[in-house]
Amino acid sequence: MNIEQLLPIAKDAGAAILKIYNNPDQSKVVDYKADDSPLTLADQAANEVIVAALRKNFPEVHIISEEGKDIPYPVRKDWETFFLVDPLDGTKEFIKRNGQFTVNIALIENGKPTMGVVYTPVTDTMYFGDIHKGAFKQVGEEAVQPLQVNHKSTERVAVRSASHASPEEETVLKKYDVQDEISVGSSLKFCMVAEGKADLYYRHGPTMEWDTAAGQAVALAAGAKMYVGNTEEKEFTYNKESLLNSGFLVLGF
Ligand SMILES: Nc1ncnc2c1ncn2[C@@H]1O[C@H](COP(=O)(O)O)[C@@H](OP(=O)(O)O)[C@H]1O
Ligand SMILES: [Mg+2]
Repeated sequence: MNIEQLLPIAKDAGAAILKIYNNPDQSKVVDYKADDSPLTLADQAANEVIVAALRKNFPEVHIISEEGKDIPYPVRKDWETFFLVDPLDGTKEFIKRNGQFTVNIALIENGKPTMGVVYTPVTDTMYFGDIHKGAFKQVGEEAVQPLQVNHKSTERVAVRSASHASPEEETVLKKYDVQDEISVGSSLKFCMVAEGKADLYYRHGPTMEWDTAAGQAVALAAGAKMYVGNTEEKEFTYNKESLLNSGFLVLGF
């Protein structure tokens, strides 16, 4: 499998989202949780595009997606290789219409994300990484840029959730000499560490496995590390019995 094969899939899913996001008939705009809301429709449309393309191109690889997550642990526990998909991450940002939502496709091998694509449809920005080849960014049809973490040792910048930051995070930020903070929605936080715009992403609150897998792959491929909790002890892994993640620490240094 080649990371480049995943890019058009994420782009097509992004196009399906944008078609709904930019539909001038936003009559259901206040009712975003209804079954026929733009949010639900965009989520489902993106999921259908991704799952159909993955099944066609990689019929032997299992898929766990936010939209199809009810696979019992006994069935999935021995999966060595599978795709982990969040078709639309950043629900709150989609509703706020600030563009900070992403399409996420990750490949997990033996509990570790080895490839990941994070695509932002509104800005047509593709972040992608393969831990064996490195991390890259492409804006529109511009040249592909390699990404590298910053390795900063003082006056660091942290990136935090725009909607789910917790006060418990402050102590860790102090410990790592964080002097500045950026607030952004969705898995874009991992990409900001990967491209060196932020040095650290510490999250105390819960996420789901599909929220973090693709972003983690991009960050790791750019040279970052990701740990469970707030210490640099245990690597962050996938296909846990509960797909609910604990807090985590991403370091670009
Ligand atoms: N209480 C909770 N339990 C599990 N996941 C949560 C959560 N609160 C937020 N999340 C996850 O955090 C993601 C948003 O992250 P962020 O705040 O960094 O943008 C959400 O993704 P979705 O937006 O795809 O639902 C959601 O899955
Ligand atoms: Mg999500």
